[in-house]
Amino acid sequence: MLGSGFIARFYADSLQAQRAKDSLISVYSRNIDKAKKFADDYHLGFYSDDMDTVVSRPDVDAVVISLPNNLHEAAVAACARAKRHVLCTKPLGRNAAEAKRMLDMVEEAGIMGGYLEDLCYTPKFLKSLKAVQDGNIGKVLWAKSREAHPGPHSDWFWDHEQSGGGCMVDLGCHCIEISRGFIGKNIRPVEVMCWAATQVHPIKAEDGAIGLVKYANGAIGQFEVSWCFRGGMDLRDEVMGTEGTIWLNNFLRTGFEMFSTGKGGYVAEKAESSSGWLFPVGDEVHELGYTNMFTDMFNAIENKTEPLETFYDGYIVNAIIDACYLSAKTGKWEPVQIEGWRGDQTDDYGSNFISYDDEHYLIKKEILPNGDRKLILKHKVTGEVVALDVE
Ligand SMILES: NC(=O)C1=CN([C@@H]2O[C@H](COP(=O)(O)OP(=O)(O)OC[C@H]3O[C@@H](n4cnc5c(N)ncnc54)[C@H](OP(=O)(O)O)[C@@H]3O)[C@@H](O)[C@H]2O)C=CC1
Ligand SMILES: O=C1CO[C@H](CO)[C@@H](O)[C@@H]1O
Repeated sequence: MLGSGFIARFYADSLQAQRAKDSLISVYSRNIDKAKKFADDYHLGFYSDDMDTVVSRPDVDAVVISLPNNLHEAAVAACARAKRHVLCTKPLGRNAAEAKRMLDMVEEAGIMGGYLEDLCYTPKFLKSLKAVQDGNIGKVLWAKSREAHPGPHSDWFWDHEQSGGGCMVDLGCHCIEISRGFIGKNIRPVEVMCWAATQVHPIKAEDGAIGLVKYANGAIGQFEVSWCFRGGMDLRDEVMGTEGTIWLNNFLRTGFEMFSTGKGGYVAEKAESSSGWLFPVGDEVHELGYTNMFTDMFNAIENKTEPLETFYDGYIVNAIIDACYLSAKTGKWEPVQIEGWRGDQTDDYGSNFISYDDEHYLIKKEILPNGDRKLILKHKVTGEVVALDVE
């Protein structure tokens, strides 16, 4: 484990949960006392304030990067030198150029680069994704993802140089990959339109943003992110397909409510209060996707397959975010610049129109309050729209 802060502890809780098969064995932290404390808390045999020493130990098979965004690249380089599989937290890079260098490094070193995008592993996301892939909601037309909370927990997030940006790179990376998953990762993200602003905090970066990502098949991904939202951590997704709809609420108000006068402590990530009516989360580590995520990552290493989320995915997400920053500045749709796109090459995904018969398209089936039924049809040649009463 590289890093001993907030996410390192979530990851460690997940890796050591219940009767875990994989062992966390050592930790690097720049402050030796924190390294020791982490090693003591998780019963690790080794700790150090030297990153290379930890990465290159002979008993290390894979390295988990839990360091601030500006340190991901150097940490990946250390893993590539030592030829250790590497699992890196989100966002992969501060920008696409950094992410691409990391992708190249792991591929040249012949090691696995797993992208730790936990919100694409939540139980609700995985079940919804399967439903979408099984055709339950038809073709996905629109996928929206929202993450909003009162702001990050550490100083470096608020410093543009270390973080690479504000809530768009920090939270938007999750939302973009969630929408991309529902729309289909083989479908090329083409262009983006984005609004971003610094609404509340005295920082150089944005603390609120909304973006649209247009895909080659006509689907639209939408993200809403904020570091200004009061009342906890709001993680919600909506998927609209030609044959159905999915609404997901991953975190706040999901059916577990508790009242307290405030004698206790931690309630849930980013909860702003420990008194009054509270919204705890059952198994936070699992609900946030960490458990499924590490299972997939280590299965992939063992079986020499690809995990669901790879460094390539991290790079695509960074490329979309770069275009969003540009669009927020120019106020225009901006193209997503991708070097070495690996998905579908076509822009021709056919029409969504449904034929009623040889001459007509079906626009709508309707049942009226009195029980009458009718069809609204459009003539394929003349364009005339007509209503047809049916039994
Ligand atoms: N859902 C998710 O997937 C989440 C992912 N993250 C990601 O995890 C990464 C780390 O975030 P988080 O754990 O929240 O941050 P923290 O600030 O809690 O922890 C950061 C860790 O990095 C160390 N560190 C900070 N600066 C340096 C430096 N200059 N050199 C060496 N080590 C340093 C810290 O050491 P020290 O304690 O001495 O400061 C600490 O061990 C980020 O990329 C973030 O985006 C974060 C939260 C959730
Ligand atoms: O989802 C998340 C919760 O908040 C953290 C701090 O802003 C993020 O880094 C993390 O990815």
